Amino acid sequence: MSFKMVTKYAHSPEDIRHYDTEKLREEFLAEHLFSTGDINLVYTYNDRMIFGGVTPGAEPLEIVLDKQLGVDYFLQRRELGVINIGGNGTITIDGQTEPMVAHDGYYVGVGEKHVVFASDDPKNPAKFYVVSTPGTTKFPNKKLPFANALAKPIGDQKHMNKRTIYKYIDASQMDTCQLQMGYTVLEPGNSWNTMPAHTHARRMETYLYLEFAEPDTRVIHFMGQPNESKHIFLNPEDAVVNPSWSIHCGVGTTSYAFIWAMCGENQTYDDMDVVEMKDLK
Ligand SMILES: O=C[C@H](O)[C@@H](O)CC(=O)C(=O)O
Ligand SMILES: [Zn+2]
Repeated sequence: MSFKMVTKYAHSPEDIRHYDTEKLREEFLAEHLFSTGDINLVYTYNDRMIFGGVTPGAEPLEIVLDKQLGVDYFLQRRELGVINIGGNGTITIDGQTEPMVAHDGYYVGVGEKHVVFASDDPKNPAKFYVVSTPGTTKFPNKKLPFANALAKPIGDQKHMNKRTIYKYIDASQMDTCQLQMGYTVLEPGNSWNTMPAHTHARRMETYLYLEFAEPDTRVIHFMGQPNESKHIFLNPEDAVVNPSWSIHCGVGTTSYAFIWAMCGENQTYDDMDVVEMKDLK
């Protein structure tokens, strides 16, 4: 078992103007999050979101972060969102075990001392994408099955962006301190997400891209200020940090899906500043 948590710092928009490809990737891209038996996390200073992969093999895994956060246990002053992107598994919260099949999600409220992740079959491990944001109010834990997610169809074939936004953690459905989280799936033959692009200076966001195949397909993620955009070529299950001032959108050489998670000043999903096409550079 290996445990990793890397730090990614916060930047001003002026900084990234000068980044070359390698530097941009180092600062904003998170790769190899899901390796069997391991916990691979990223701590971003953008709103102090922690995100990453927990992939249990034969042994269950628990995120133990206390010294790093200066607290008694990981969720003492944090909440946690989880979506399983792998095989069947379980989540055990304070001794209570719940099944987590593919695409099942879970919200774990502030104050839970022990959250244990396990795979049913180590040869087809569960892959838990986890996102944790700061909070001090305890809201109820909640299983978030894919079938219960609020499905919002959006886009159209003409613009090659027909997709469904599945909101797992949304303020209209449940209370959280800060976290919002969901899963967006593009229809076959569609390639663009979040286009027209937007920013939301009130919230940062992370994207984990998945469900496209190696080696012959790629998703390209766009970030940066609208008039100073940069792009990052991604492998499946790579994640990108998007500061609040940054656009976040992508295009694929095939259809794909992604998990988005947001944290910041408000939880108003539609509070976006849409960028007009003519302003993108
Ligand atoms: O602020 C909202 C987030 O960027 C995502 O929900 C966008 C998204 O899933 C999409 O357009 O496909
Ligand atoms: Zn957004």
